[in-house]
Amino acid sequence: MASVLQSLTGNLTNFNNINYKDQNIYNFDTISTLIIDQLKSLSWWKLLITLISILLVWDQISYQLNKGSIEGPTYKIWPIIGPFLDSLDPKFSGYKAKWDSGPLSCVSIFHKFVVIASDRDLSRKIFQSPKYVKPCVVDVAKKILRPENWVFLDGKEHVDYRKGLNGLFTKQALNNYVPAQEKVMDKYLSKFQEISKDGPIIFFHELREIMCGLSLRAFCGDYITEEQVKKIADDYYLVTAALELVNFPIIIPYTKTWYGQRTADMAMKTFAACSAKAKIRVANGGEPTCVLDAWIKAMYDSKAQFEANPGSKLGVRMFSDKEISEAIFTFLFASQDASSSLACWLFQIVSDRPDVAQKIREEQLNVRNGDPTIPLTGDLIDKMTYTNMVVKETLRYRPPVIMVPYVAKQSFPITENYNAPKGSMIIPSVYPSLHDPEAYENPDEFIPERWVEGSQANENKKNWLVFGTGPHVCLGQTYVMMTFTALIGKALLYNDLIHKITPLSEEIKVFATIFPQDDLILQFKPRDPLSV
Ligand code: HEM
Repeated sequence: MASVLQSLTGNLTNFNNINYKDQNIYNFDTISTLIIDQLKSLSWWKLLITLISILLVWDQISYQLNKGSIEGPTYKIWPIIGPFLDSLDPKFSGYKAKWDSGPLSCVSIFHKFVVIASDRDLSRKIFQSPKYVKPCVVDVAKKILRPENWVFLDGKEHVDYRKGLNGLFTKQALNNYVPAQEKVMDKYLSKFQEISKDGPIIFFHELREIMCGLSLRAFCGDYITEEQVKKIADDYYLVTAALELVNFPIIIPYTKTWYGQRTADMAMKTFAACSAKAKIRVANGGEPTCVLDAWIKAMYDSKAQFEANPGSKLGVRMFSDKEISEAIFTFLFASQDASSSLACWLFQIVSDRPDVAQKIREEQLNVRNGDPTIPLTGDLIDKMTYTNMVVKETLRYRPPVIMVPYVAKQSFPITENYNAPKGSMIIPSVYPSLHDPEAYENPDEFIPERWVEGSQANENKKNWLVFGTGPHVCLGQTYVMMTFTALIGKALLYNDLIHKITPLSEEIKVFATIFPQDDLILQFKPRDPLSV
Protein backbone atom coordinates (compact mmCIF):
# COMPACT_ATOMS: atom_id res chain seq x y z
CA MET A 1 0.00 0.00 0.00
CA ALA A 2 2.86 2.33 0.85
CA SER A 3 4.28 1.91 -2.64
CA VAL A 4 0.89 2.59 -4.13
CA LEU A 5 0.62 5.84 -2.28
CA GLN A 6 4.18 6.73 -3.13
CA SER A 7 3.51 6.14 -6.78
CA LEU A 8 0.31 8.15 -6.60
CA THR A 9 1.71 11.06 -4.60
CA GLY A 10 4.99 10.95 -6.48
CA ASN A 11 3.29 11.44 -9.81
CA LEU A 12 1.04 14.16 -8.46
CA THR A 13 4.04 15.94 -6.92
CA ASN A 14 5.90 15.89 -10.20
CA PHE A 15 2.83 17.32 -11.82
CA ASN A 16 2.65 20.15 -9.27
CA ASN A 17 6.31 21.01 -9.66
CA ILE A 18 5.91 22.02 -13.27
CA ASN A 19 6.11 25.77 -13.60
CA TYR A 20 3.13 26.45 -15.81
CA LYS A 21 3.63 30.21 -15.89
CA ASP A 22 7.14 29.90 -17.23
CA GLN A 23 6.12 27.43 -19.81
CA ASN A 24 2.90 29.29 -20.55
CA ILE A 25 0.85 26.10 -20.66
CA TYR A 26 -2.47 27.03 -19.10
CA ASN A 27 -4.62 25.54 -21.80
CA PHE A 28 -6.62 22.37 -21.24
CA ASP A 29 -5.13 20.38 -24.14
CA THR A 30 -1.65 20.74 -22.76
CA ILE A 31 -2.71 19.69 -19.27
CA SER A 32 -4.53 16.68 -20.70
CA THR A 33 -1.46 15.72 -22.69
CA LEU A 34 0.61 16.02 -19.56
CA ILE A 35 -1.73 13.77 -17.59
CA ILE A 36 -1.74 11.21 -20.40
CA ASP A 37 2.07 11.33 -20.53
CA GLN A 38 2.26 10.85 -16.78
CA LEU A 39 -0.15 7.93 -16.98
CA LYS A 40 1.75 6.42 -19.93
CA SER A 41 4.90 6.49 -17.89
CA LEU A 42 3.24 4.20 -15.33
CA SER A 43 3.36 0.46 -15.70
CA TRP A 44 -0.06 -1.18 -16.08
CA TRP A 45 -0.18 -2.39 -12.52
CA LYS A 46 0.84 0.99 -11.16
CA LEU A 47 -1.88 2.51 -13.29
CA LEU A 48 -4.43 0.04 -11.96
CA ILE A 49 -3.37 0.65 -8.38
CA THR A 50 -3.45 4.41 -8.94
CA LEU A 51 -7.00 4.21 -10.29
CA ILE A 52 -8.11 2.01 -7.40
CA SER A 53 -6.56 4.45 -4.94
CA ILE A 54 -8.36 7.38 -6.58
CA LEU A 55 -11.61 5.41 -6.39
CA LEU A 56 -11.08 4.65 -2.70
CA VAL A 57 -10.36 8.27 -1.89
CA TRP A 58 -13.34 9.45 -3.92
CA ASP A 59 -15.59 6.89 -2.20
CA GLN A 60 -14.66 8.33 1.21
CA ILE A 61 -14.95 11.95 0.05
CA SER A 62 -18.36 11.48 -1.55
CA TYR A 63 -19.53 9.69 1.61
CA GLN A 64 -18.47 12.70 3.70
CA LEU A 65 -20.17 15.13 1.30
CA ASN A 66 -23.44 13.15 1.38
CA LYS A 67 -23.31 12.58 5.13
CA GLY A 68 -23.01 16.24 6.05
CA SER A 69 -24.10 16.80 9.65
CA ILE A 70 -26.16 13.63 10.22
CA GLU A 71 -25.19 10.59 12.29
CA GLY A 72 -23.24 7.76 10.71
CA PRO A 73 -19.79 6.17 10.74
CA THR A 74 -17.05 8.83 10.56
CA TYR A 75 -15.73 7.13 7.45
CA LYS A 76 -16.61 4.00 5.47
CA ILE A 77 -14.94 1.26 7.47
CA TRP A 78 -15.28 -1.19 4.58
CA PRO A 79 -14.23 0.82 1.52
CA ILE A 80 -16.71 0.82 -1.41
CA ILE A 81 -18.92 -2.01 -0.14
CA GLY A 82 -19.74 -0.37 3.22
CA PRO A 83 -21.81 -2.64 5.52
CA PHE A 84 -22.91 -4.75 2.51
CA LEU A 85 -22.16 -8.05 4.24
CA ASP A 86 -24.35 -7.06 7.21
CA SER A 87 -27.19 -6.19 4.83
CA LEU A 88 -27.18 -9.78 3.51
CA ASP A 89 -28.28 -10.92 6.94
CA PRO A 90 -29.99 -7.91 8.51
CA LYS A 91 -30.30 -7.92 12.30
CA PHE A 92 -33.02 -6.12 14.21
CA SER A 93 -30.41 -4.98 16.76
CA GLY A 94 -28.51 -3.28 13.89
CA TYR A 95 -31.60 -1.27 12.89
CA LYS A 96 -32.30 -0.43 16.53
CA ALA A 97 -28.75 0.87 16.97
CA LYS A 98 -29.22 3.11 13.92
CA TRP A 99 -32.52 4.51 15.23
CA ASP A 100 -30.97 5.16 18.64
CA SER A 101 -28.00 6.95 17.08
CA GLY A 102 -30.05 10.01 16.06
CA PRO A 103 -33.14 11.36 14.29
CA LEU A 104 -31.34 11.08 10.95
CA SER A 105 -28.52 8.66 10.32
CA CYS A 106 -26.85 7.19 7.28
CA VAL A 107 -24.90 4.33 5.75
CA SER A 108 -23.33 3.94 2.34
CA ILE A 109 -23.35 0.60 0.53
CA PHE A 110 -21.44 0.52 -2.76
CA HIS A 111 -22.57 3.69 -4.55
CA LYS A 112 -25.91 3.80 -2.68
CA PHE A 113 -26.24 6.41 0.03
CA VAL A 114 -28.95 5.57 2.55
CA VAL A 115 -30.59 8.04 4.95
CA ILE A 116 -32.64 6.60 7.83
CA ALA A 117 -35.16 8.72 9.73
CA SER A 118 -36.10 7.50 13.22
CA ASP A 119 -37.91 10.59 14.40
CA ARG A 120 -41.72 10.50 14.05
CA ASP A 121 -42.12 13.90 12.40
CA LEU A 122 -39.23 13.39 9.99
CA SER A 123 -40.61 9.98 9.03
CA ARG A 124 -44.05 11.51 8.43
CA LYS A 125 -42.47 14.28 6.38
CA ILE A 126 -40.78 11.72 4.13
CA PHE A 127 -43.94 9.64 3.70
CA GLN A 128 -45.83 12.80 2.80
CA SER A 129 -43.39 14.37 0.34
CA PRO A 130 -44.25 12.84 -3.05
CA LYS A 131 -42.62 15.89 -4.66
CA TYR A 132 -39.24 14.70 -3.39
CA VAL A 133 -39.55 10.94 -2.95
CA LYS A 134 -41.13 7.86 -4.47
CA PRO A 135 -41.20 4.26 -3.21
CA CYS A 136 -37.87 2.55 -3.77
CA VAL A 137 -37.98 -0.86 -5.38
CA VAL A 138 -35.09 -3.18 -6.11
CA ASP A 139 -34.00 -3.13 -9.76
CA VAL A 140 -35.29 -6.61 -10.36
CA ALA A 141 -38.81 -5.75 -9.10
CA LYS A 142 -39.75 -4.19 -12.44
CA LYS A 143 -38.89 -7.43 -14.18
CA ILE A 144 -40.80 -9.59 -11.72
CA LEU A 145 -43.87 -7.38 -11.24
CA ARG A 146 -43.61 -6.19 -14.90
CA PRO A 147 -42.61 -2.63 -15.80
CA GLU A 148 -46.13 -1.46 -16.68
CA ASN A 149 -47.50 -2.48 -13.25
CA TRP A 150 -49.44 0.27 -11.42
CA VAL A 151 -47.17 0.10 -8.35
CA PHE A 152 -44.45 1.85 -10.35
CA LEU A 153 -46.67 4.85 -11.16
CA ASP A 154 -45.72 8.11 -9.52
CA GLY A 155 -47.37 11.47 -8.76
CA LYS A 156 -50.76 12.25 -10.32
CA GLU A 157 -50.84 9.04 -12.35
CA HIS A 158 -50.47 7.04 -9.13
CA VAL A 159 -53.09 9.10 -7.28
CA ASP A 160 -55.59 8.63 -10.14
CA TYR A 161 -55.02 4.88 -10.34
CA ARG A 162 -55.27 4.51 -6.55
CA LYS A 163 -58.66 6.26 -6.56
CA GLY A 164 -60.00 3.39 -8.67
CA LEU A 165 -58.72 0.81 -6.16
CA ASN A 166 -59.68 2.41 -2.84
CA GLY A 167 -63.34 1.36 -3.25
CA LEU A 168 -62.33 -2.32 -3.36
CA PHE A 169 -61.06 -2.25 0.22
CA THR A 170 -63.67 -0.15 2.03
CA LYS A 171 -65.56 -1.69 4.92
CA GLN A 172 -68.65 -2.01 2.78
CA ALA A 173 -66.80 -3.85 0.01
CA LEU A 174 -64.94 -6.06 2.49
CA ASN A 175 -68.22 -7.23 4.07
CA ASN A 176 -68.91 -9.07 0.81
CA TYR A 177 -65.67 -11.04 1.01
CA VAL A 178 -66.18 -12.28 4.61
CA PRO A 179 -68.18 -15.48 3.85
CA ALA A 180 -65.51 -16.77 1.46
CA GLN A 181 -62.83 -15.93 4.01
CA GLU A 182 -64.66 -17.75 6.80
CA LYS A 183 -64.56 -20.97 4.77
CA VAL A 184 -60.77 -20.61 4.51
CA MET A 185 -60.48 -19.97 8.26
CA ASP A 186 -62.54 -23.08 9.11
CA LYS A 187 -60.57 -25.26 6.73
CA TYR A 188 -57.18 -24.17 8.01
CA LEU A 189 -58.13 -24.16 11.70
CA SER A 190 -59.18 -27.82 11.37
CA LYS A 191 -55.95 -28.55 9.54
CA PHE A 192 -53.93 -26.86 12.30
CA GLN A 193 -55.56 -29.12 14.91
CA GLU A 194 -54.80 -32.17 12.81
CA ILE A 195 -51.16 -31.41 12.05
CA SER A 196 -50.30 -30.46 15.63
CA LYS A 197 -52.27 -33.18 17.38
CA ASP A 198 -49.08 -34.83 18.68
CA GLY A 199 -47.65 -31.64 20.17
CA PRO A 200 -46.33 -28.18 19.21
CA ILE A 201 -44.77 -27.84 15.74
CA ILE A 202 -43.29 -24.96 13.75
CA PHE A 203 -46.15 -22.80 12.47
CA PHE A 204 -44.30 -20.18 10.41
CA HIS A 205 -45.02 -21.91 7.08
CA GLU A 206 -48.58 -22.89 8.03
CA LEU A 207 -49.44 -19.31 8.89
CA ARG A 208 -47.96 -18.05 5.63
CA GLU A 209 -50.18 -20.55 3.83
CA ILE A 210 -53.41 -19.55 5.59
CA MET A 211 -52.59 -15.88 4.92
CA CYS A 212 -52.15 -16.60 1.23
CA GLY A 213 -55.39 -18.61 1.23
CA LEU A 214 -57.33 -15.81 2.95
CA SER A 215 -55.98 -13.16 0.59
CA LEU A 216 -56.57 -15.19 -2.55
CA ARG A 217 -60.16 -16.03 -1.58
CA ALA A 218 -60.82 -12.36 -0.82
CA PHE A 219 -59.20 -11.28 -4.09
CA CYS A 220 -60.36 -14.04 -6.46
CA GLY A 221 -63.37 -15.62 -4.70
CA ASP A 222 -64.32 -19.04 -6.02
CA TYR A 223 -62.72 -18.40 -9.42
CA ILE A 224 -59.46 -19.75 -8.05
CA THR A 225 -59.23 -23.48 -7.27
CA GLU A 226 -57.92 -25.04 -4.06
CA GLU A 227 -54.96 -26.49 -5.99
CA GLN A 228 -54.08 -23.08 -7.42
CA VAL A 229 -54.24 -21.48 -3.96
CA LYS A 230 -52.01 -24.22 -2.57
CA LYS A 231 -49.49 -23.91 -5.41
CA ILE A 232 -49.22 -20.11 -5.06
CA ALA A 233 -49.05 -20.36 -1.25
CA ASP A 234 -46.29 -22.99 -1.47
CA ASP A 235 -44.19 -21.09 -3.97
CA TYR A 236 -44.73 -17.50 -2.87
CA TYR A 237 -41.64 -17.37 -0.64
CA LEU A 238 -39.61 -17.53 -3.88
CA VAL A 239 -40.98 -14.09 -4.78
CA THR A 240 -40.07 -12.70 -1.34
CA ALA A 241 -36.55 -14.07 -1.71
CA ALA A 242 -36.22 -12.64 -5.23
CA LEU A 243 -37.26 -9.18 -4.06
CA GLU A 244 -34.95 -8.91 -1.06
CA LEU A 245 -33.23 -5.52 -0.93
CA VAL A 246 -29.92 -7.09 -1.81
CA ASN A 247 -30.21 -9.17 -4.95
CA PHE A 248 -28.56 -9.50 -8.33
CA PRO A 249 -30.34 -7.15 -10.79
CA ILE A 250 -30.10 -9.49 -13.81
CA ILE A 251 -32.26 -12.60 -14.00
CA ILE A 252 -30.04 -15.63 -14.56
CA PRO A 253 -31.67 -19.08 -14.92
CA TYR A 254 -31.89 -21.11 -11.72
CA THR A 255 -31.07 -18.17 -9.44
CA LYS A 256 -33.38 -16.71 -6.77
CA THR A 257 -34.68 -14.00 -9.11
CA TRP A 258 -35.41 -16.51 -11.87
CA TYR A 259 -37.49 -18.70 -9.54
CA GLY A 260 -39.22 -15.58 -8.25
CA GLN A 261 -40.12 -14.44 -11.75
CA ARG A 262 -41.44 -17.89 -12.69
CA THR A 263 -43.66 -17.95 -9.60
CA ALA A 264 -44.96 -14.43 -10.28
CA ASP A 265 -45.72 -15.32 -13.92
CA MET A 266 -47.54 -18.47 -12.86
CA ALA A 267 -49.64 -16.54 -10.31
CA MET A 268 -50.47 -13.74 -12.75
CA LYS A 269 -51.55 -16.27 -15.38
CA THR A 270 -53.91 -17.81 -12.82
CA PHE A 271 -55.31 -14.39 -11.85
CA ALA A 272 -55.86 -13.43 -15.51
CA ALA A 273 -57.93 -16.59 -16.01
CA CYS A 274 -59.94 -15.74 -12.85
CA SER A 275 -60.53 -12.22 -14.16
CA ALA A 276 -61.90 -13.59 -17.46
CA LYS A 277 -64.36 -15.78 -15.54
CA ALA A 278 -65.38 -12.91 -13.26
CA LYS A 279 -66.10 -10.68 -16.27
CA ILE A 280 -68.58 -13.25 -17.59
CA ARG A 281 -70.26 -13.77 -14.22
CA VAL A 282 -70.58 -10.06 -13.41
CA ALA A 283 -71.83 -9.30 -16.94
CA ASN A 284 -74.60 -11.81 -16.24
CA GLY A 285 -75.65 -9.93 -13.11
CA GLY A 286 -73.64 -11.88 -10.49
CA GLU A 287 -73.28 -9.96 -7.21
CA PRO A 288 -69.72 -9.18 -6.01
CA THR A 289 -68.23 -11.71 -3.62
CA CYS A 290 -64.55 -10.84 -4.07
CA VAL A 291 -62.21 -8.04 -5.13
CA LEU A 292 -62.25 -9.14 -8.78
CA ASP A 293 -66.07 -8.98 -8.89
CA ALA A 294 -66.17 -5.61 -7.15
CA TRP A 295 -63.60 -4.10 -9.52
CA ILE A 296 -65.20 -5.51 -12.66
CA LYS A 297 -68.65 -4.40 -11.52
CA ALA A 298 -67.29 -0.87 -11.03
CA MET A 299 -65.95 -1.01 -14.62
CA TYR A 300 -69.27 -2.19 -16.07
CA ASP A 301 -71.26 0.33 -14.00
CA SER A 302 -69.03 3.19 -15.17
CA LYS A 303 -69.31 2.04 -18.78
CA ALA A 304 -73.11 1.88 -18.53
CA GLN A 305 -73.29 5.35 -16.97
CA PHE A 306 -70.99 6.76 -19.62
CA GLU A 307 -73.02 5.21 -22.44
CA ALA A 308 -76.23 6.59 -20.94
CA ASN A 309 -74.65 10.01 -20.64
CA PRO A 310 -71.85 10.32 -23.25
CA GLY A 311 -70.88 13.86 -22.14
CA SER A 312 -69.94 12.65 -18.64
CA LYS A 313 -66.48 11.60 -17.43
CA LEU A 314 -65.76 7.85 -17.46
CA GLY A 315 -65.36 6.86 -13.79
CA VAL A 316 -63.46 3.55 -14.08
CA ARG A 317 -62.14 2.45 -17.48
CA MET A 318 -62.19 -1.17 -18.63
CA PHE A 319 -59.02 -2.99 -17.62
CA SER A 320 -57.68 -6.00 -19.50
CA ASP A 321 -57.32 -9.38 -17.76
CA LYS A 322 -53.56 -8.92 -17.90
CA GLU A 323 -53.70 -5.53 -16.17
CA ILE A 324 -56.09 -6.89 -13.55
CA SER A 325 -53.87 -9.91 -12.93
CA GLU A 326 -50.86 -7.63 -12.38
CA ALA A 327 -52.76 -5.50 -9.88
CA ILE A 328 -54.03 -8.56 -8.00
CA PHE A 329 -50.48 -9.81 -7.81
CA THR A 330 -49.41 -6.51 -6.22
CA PHE A 331 -52.11 -6.94 -3.58
CA LEU A 332 -50.72 -10.36 -2.77
CA PHE A 333 -47.17 -9.02 -2.87
CA ALA A 334 -48.07 -6.15 -0.50
CA SER A 335 -50.04 -8.32 1.87
CA GLN A 336 -48.30 -11.70 2.10
CA ASP A 337 -45.20 -10.95 4.14
CA ALA A 338 -46.73 -8.31 6.39
CA SER A 339 -49.82 -10.43 7.10
CA SER A 340 -47.71 -13.52 7.83
CA SER A 341 -45.62 -11.50 10.26
CA LEU A 342 -48.72 -10.22 12.05
CA ALA A 343 -50.17 -13.74 12.18
CA CYS A 344 -47.04 -15.17 13.84
CA TRP A 345 -46.83 -12.47 16.49
CA LEU A 346 -50.57 -12.42 17.16
CA PHE A 347 -50.79 -16.19 17.73
CA GLN A 348 -47.64 -16.14 19.85
CA ILE A 349 -48.78 -13.21 21.98
CA VAL A 350 -52.27 -14.52 22.76
CA SER A 351 -50.91 -18.02 23.48
CA ASP A 352 -48.49 -16.56 26.03
CA ARG A 353 -51.18 -14.44 27.73
CA PRO A 354 -54.05 -16.60 29.04
CA ASP A 355 -55.82 -13.52 30.48
CA VAL A 356 -55.95 -11.90 27.02
CA ALA A 357 -57.10 -15.17 25.42
CA GLN A 358 -59.81 -15.54 28.04
CA LYS A 359 -61.19 -12.02 27.41
CA ILE A 360 -61.23 -12.65 23.66
CA ARG A 361 -63.17 -15.90 24.15
CA GLU A 362 -65.74 -14.20 26.38
CA GLU A 363 -66.23 -11.43 23.83
CA GLN A 364 -66.48 -13.88 20.94
CA LEU A 365 -69.25 -15.80 22.63
CA ASN A 366 -71.04 -12.62 23.72
CA VAL A 367 -71.16 -11.03 20.27
CA ARG A 368 -72.63 -14.31 18.97
CA ASN A 369 -75.23 -14.31 21.76
CA GLY A 370 -73.80 -17.57 23.07
CA ASP A 371 -74.08 -19.39 19.74
CA PRO A 372 -70.54 -20.04 18.40
CA THR A 373 -71.88 -21.31 15.08
CA ILE A 374 -73.24 -17.89 14.02
CA PRO A 375 -71.54 -17.08 10.70
CA LEU A 376 -69.11 -14.19 10.47
CA THR A 377 -70.32 -10.91 8.97
CA GLY A 378 -68.87 -7.42 8.82
CA ASP A 379 -71.38 -6.25 11.48
CA LEU A 380 -70.41 -9.09 13.81
CA ILE A 381 -66.70 -8.28 13.45
CA ASP A 382 -67.53 -4.63 14.24
CA LYS A 383 -68.79 -5.68 17.65
CA MET A 384 -65.53 -7.44 18.61
CA THR A 385 -64.07 -4.37 20.31
CA TYR A 386 -61.61 -6.09 22.65
CA THR A 387 -60.38 -8.57 20.01
CA ASN A 388 -59.83 -5.60 17.69
CA MET A 389 -57.76 -3.86 20.38
CA VAL A 390 -55.59 -6.99 20.72
CA VAL A 391 -54.89 -6.93 16.97
CA LYS A 392 -54.12 -3.22 17.09
CA GLU A 393 -51.78 -3.59 20.06
CA THR A 394 -49.96 -6.45 18.28
CA LEU A 395 -49.44 -4.18 15.29
CA ARG A 396 -48.00 -1.50 17.58
CA TYR A 397 -45.90 -3.87 19.71
CA ARG A 398 -44.52 -5.84 16.75
CA PRO A 399 -45.15 -3.75 13.61
CA PRO A 400 -44.63 -6.08 10.62
CA VAL A 401 -43.12 -3.34 8.44
CA ILE A 402 -40.46 -1.62 10.52
CA MET A 403 -39.39 0.84 7.82
CA VAL A 404 -40.29 1.69 4.21
CA PRO A 405 -37.61 2.46 1.60
CA TYR A 406 -38.14 5.52 -0.59
CA VAL A 407 -35.77 7.11 -3.12
CA ALA A 408 -35.06 10.85 -3.54
CA LYS A 409 -36.22 12.10 -6.96
CA GLN A 410 -34.36 15.35 -6.31
CA SER A 411 -32.25 16.85 -3.55
CA PHE A 412 -34.57 16.73 -0.52
CA PRO A 413 -34.31 19.31 2.32
CA ILE A 414 -35.38 16.93 5.10
CA THR A 415 -34.36 19.42 7.80
CA GLU A 416 -33.13 23.03 7.72
CA ASN A 417 -29.56 21.77 7.95
CA TYR A 418 -29.66 18.66 5.86
CA ASN A 419 -30.39 17.97 2.21
CA ALA A 420 -30.56 14.31 1.21
CA PRO A 421 -28.85 14.02 -2.17
CA LYS A 422 -30.82 13.10 -5.29
CA GLY A 423 -30.77 9.34 -5.86
CA SER A 424 -30.24 8.49 -2.19
CA MET A 425 -32.42 5.91 -0.50
CA ILE A 426 -34.48 7.58 2.21
CA ILE A 427 -36.07 5.34 4.82
CA PRO A 428 -38.80 6.57 7.14
CA SER A 429 -38.95 4.26 10.16
CA VAL A 430 -42.15 3.01 11.69
CA TYR A 431 -40.97 1.09 14.76
CA PRO A 432 -39.59 3.98 16.88
CA SER A 433 -42.85 6.01 16.63
CA LEU A 434 -44.79 2.97 17.81
CA HIS A 435 -42.49 2.53 20.81
CA ASP A 436 -42.40 6.19 21.75
CA PRO A 437 -43.01 6.45 25.55
CA GLU A 438 -44.60 9.87 25.11
CA ALA A 439 -47.39 8.36 23.05
CA TYR A 440 -47.51 4.90 24.61
CA GLU A 441 -46.80 4.49 28.31
CA ASN A 442 -44.56 1.46 28.94
CA PRO A 443 -44.15 0.98 25.19
CA ASP A 444 -42.41 -2.37 25.54
CA GLU A 445 -45.37 -3.91 27.31
CA PHE A 446 -48.31 -5.48 25.52
CA ILE A 447 -51.43 -3.65 26.80
CA PRO A 448 -54.54 -4.00 24.58
CA GLU A 449 -56.54 -1.72 26.92
CA ARG A 450 -54.39 1.23 25.89
CA TRP A 451 -56.64 1.43 22.81
CA VAL A 452 -59.92 2.20 24.59
CA GLU A 453 -61.69 5.21 23.10
CA GLY A 454 -60.32 8.56 24.16
CA SER A 455 -57.09 7.08 25.55
CA GLN A 456 -53.64 8.65 25.17
CA ALA A 457 -52.66 6.06 22.53
CA ASN A 458 -55.79 6.73 20.51
CA GLU A 459 -55.25 10.49 20.65
CA ASN A 460 -51.65 10.24 19.42
CA LYS A 461 -52.72 9.51 15.87
CA LYS A 462 -49.51 10.90 14.39
CA ASN A 463 -47.55 8.01 15.92
CA TRP A 464 -49.70 5.37 14.23
CA LEU A 465 -47.42 4.69 11.26
CA VAL A 466 -48.09 0.92 11.04
CA PHE A 467 -49.59 1.34 7.56
CA GLY A 468 -47.51 4.35 6.48
CA THR A 469 -49.15 7.68 5.66
CA GLY A 470 -49.48 9.89 2.59
CA PRO A 471 -50.25 8.91 -1.02
CA HIS A 472 -48.93 5.35 -0.67
CA VAL A 473 -50.65 4.56 2.64
CA CYS A 474 -51.58 0.87 2.85
CA LEU A 475 -54.57 -0.02 0.71
CA GLY A 476 -55.37 -3.06 2.84
CA GLN A 477 -55.47 -1.60 6.37
CA THR A 478 -59.21 -2.09 6.97
CA TYR A 479 -58.92 -5.56 5.47
CA VAL A 480 -56.13 -6.34 7.96
CA MET A 481 -58.09 -5.23 11.02
CA MET A 482 -61.24 -7.09 9.97
CA THR A 483 -59.57 -10.31 8.85
CA PHE A 484 -57.33 -10.69 11.88
CA THR A 485 -60.04 -9.80 14.39
CA ALA A 486 -62.26 -12.48 12.87
CA LEU A 487 -59.46 -15.03 12.60
CA ILE A 488 -58.01 -14.82 16.11
CA GLY A 489 -61.55 -14.78 17.54
CA LYS A 490 -62.49 -18.03 15.79
CA ALA A 491 -59.13 -19.64 16.55
CA LEU A 492 -59.50 -19.00 20.29
CA LEU A 493 -63.15 -20.04 20.46
CA TYR A 494 -62.35 -23.47 19.09
CA ASN A 495 -58.77 -24.00 20.31
CA ASP A 496 -56.43 -23.93 23.25
CA LEU A 497 -53.21 -22.53 21.89
CA ILE A 498 -50.10 -24.09 23.38
CA HIS A 499 -46.91 -22.24 22.62
CA LYS A 500 -43.55 -23.84 23.22
CA ILE A 501 -41.53 -20.88 24.48
CA THR A 502 -37.85 -20.98 23.54
CA PRO A 503 -35.07 -18.44 24.26
CA LEU A 504 -35.58 -17.22 20.66
CA SER A 505 -39.36 -16.69 20.83
CA GLU A 506 -39.09 -13.02 21.73
CA GLU A 507 -36.04 -12.40 19.53
CA ILE A 508 -36.84 -10.65 16.26
CA LYS A 509 -35.80 -12.12 12.90
CA VAL A 510 -35.89 -9.81 9.87
CA PHE A 511 -37.03 -11.48 6.62
CA ALA A 512 -38.59 -8.60 4.63
CA THR A 513 -40.84 -8.14 7.68
CA ILE A 514 -40.27 -9.37 11.25
CA PHE A 515 -40.86 -12.80 12.79
CA PRO A 516 -40.11 -14.63 16.05
CA GLN A 517 -36.66 -16.15 15.59
CA ASP A 518 -37.82 -19.68 16.47
CA ASP A 519 -40.55 -19.56 13.78
CA LEU A 520 -43.31 -20.05 16.38
CA ILE A 521 -43.71 -23.54 17.82
CA LEU A 522 -47.41 -24.01 18.49
CA GLN A 523 -50.16 -26.53 19.05
CA PHE A 524 -53.88 -26.11 18.31
CA LYS A 525 -55.82 -28.27 20.81
CA PRO A 526 -59.58 -28.53 20.19
CA ARG A 527 -61.76 -27.05 22.94
CA ASP A 528 -65.49 -26.74 23.55
CA PRO A 529 -66.37 -23.23 22.28
CA LEU A 530 -69.18 -22.95 24.83
CA SER A 531 -66.94 -23.38 27.86
CA VAL A 532 -65.71 -20.05 29.18
C1 HEM B 1 -50.34 -6.47 8.61
C2 HEM B 1 -50.49 -6.27 7.38
C3 HEM B 1 -50.00 -5.07 6.60
C4 HEM B 1 -49.15 -4.07 6.97
C5 HEM B 1 -48.45 -3.88 8.29
C6 HEM B 1 -49.00 -3.20 5.81
C7 HEM B 1 -48.21 -2.07 5.79
C8 HEM B 1 -48.01 -1.30 4.66
C9 HEM B 1 -47.10 -0.19 4.59
C10 HEM B 1 -46.22 0.31 5.73
C11 HEM B 1 -47.17 0.31 3.34
C12 HEM B 1 -46.36 1.49 2.78
C13 HEM B 1 -47.16 2.75 2.98
C14 HEM B 1 -46.45 4.02 2.64
O1 HEM B 1 -45.45 3.99 1.92
O2 HEM B 1 -46.92 5.08 3.11
C15 HEM B 1 -48.13 -0.48 2.61
C16 HEM B 1 -48.48 -0.27 1.29
C17 HEM B 1 -49.39 -1.03 0.62
N1 HEM B 1 -50.17 -2.05 1.13
FE1 HEM B 1 -50.07 -2.80 2.99
N2 HEM B 1 -49.77 -3.69 4.80
C18 HEM B 1 -50.41 -4.82 5.24
C19 HEM B 1 -51.29 -5.60 4.54
C20 HEM B 1 -51.78 -5.31 3.30
C21 HEM B 1 -52.83 -6.05 2.64
C22 HEM B 1 -53.60 -7.22 3.22
C23 HEM B 1 -53.00 -5.49 1.43
C24 HEM B 1 -54.01 -5.95 0.42
C25 HEM B 1 -54.51 -5.31 -0.51
C26 HEM B 1 -52.05 -4.38 1.31
C27 HEM B 1 -51.89 -3.56 0.21
C28 HEM B 1 -50.97 -2.54 0.13
C29 HEM B 1 -50.70 -1.81 -1.09
C30 HEM B 1 -51.34 -2.06 -2.45
C31 HEM B 1 -49.72 -0.86 -0.79
C32 HEM B 1 -49.08 0.15 -1.75
C33 HEM B 1 -50.01 1.33 -1.88
C34 HEM B 1 -49.55 2.37 -2.87
O3 HEM B 1 -48.38 2.39 -3.24
O4 HEM B 1 -50.40 3.19 -3.23
N3 HEM B 1 -51.34 -4.31 2.47
N4 HEM B 1 -48.63 -1.45 3.44
